[in-house]
Amino acid sequence: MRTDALSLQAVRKVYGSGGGAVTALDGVTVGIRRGTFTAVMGPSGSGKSTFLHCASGMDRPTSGRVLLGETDLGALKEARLTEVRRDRIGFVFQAYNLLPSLTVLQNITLPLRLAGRRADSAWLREVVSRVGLDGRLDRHPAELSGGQQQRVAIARALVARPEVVLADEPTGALDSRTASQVLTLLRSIVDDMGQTVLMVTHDPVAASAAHSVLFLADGRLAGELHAPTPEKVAERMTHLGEW
Ligand SMILES: Nc1ncnc2c1ncn2[C@@H]1O[C@H](COP(=O)(O)OP(=O)(O)OP(=O)(O)O)[C@@H](O)[C@H]1O
Repeated sequence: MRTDALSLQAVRKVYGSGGGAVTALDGVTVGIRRGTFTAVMGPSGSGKSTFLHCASGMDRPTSGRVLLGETDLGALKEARLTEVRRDRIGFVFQAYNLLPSLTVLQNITLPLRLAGRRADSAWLREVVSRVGLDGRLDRHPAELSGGQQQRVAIARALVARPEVVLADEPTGALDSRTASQVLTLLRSIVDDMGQTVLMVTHDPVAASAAHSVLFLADGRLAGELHAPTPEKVAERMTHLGEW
């Protein structure tokens, strides 16, 4: 049987307790198929960040299960969960999160070094070439443009051959032309390299780079759009209310 790269089963997340309790996710069930690019959208406060935090094991659901492949993240002790996240999930953030004192190459290979693993040189060359960083490996992040820094972050996310790449507003800090190049890159790592990418975004144009868009509203799944266009995404968002 084909398993999903990632699946959430009846995931609920409640912050706080008593009268101040906030239900950020209210029974979300979804499977992310391998080799797909999925965007998650929804109004402010709809639970997008909580969704990503639960999906990545950064946050534990109040109830329900999160499976990475066949691994139930909720069943793992903290240390093992940290290893699973490091070895099997790639992360891309809005703010790149590169270490300024390290070179591009050192930033890219950092997850492997933290895991005590050596880089597979053929794979490393492929990743570096795919993200367009050939010839820049000795530079430091401050010498690169925002788009180039995000390419380093994407290479770093790919270097350990993760089962899924989770991206949190990856183009939020970029101008529209650079954003479009980064989105094309994310799409190509799915279409050409078979990666699985799950991306939270506010931007209908960014969401339209994905194969499909999941919509969240009030902590619940409120629909899915296949082969999205910016117009169709914006229209759905307008129906969901303030964004
Ligand atoms: N650590 C926390 N403690 C208490 N409430 C929280 C916490 N994190 C999120 N929430 C609440 O949970 C709900 C969902 O928040 P979440 O950040 O997941 O939404 P979002 O869709 O990512 O929002 P935005 O688009 O504004 O970033 C909101 O009502 C938020 O105030």
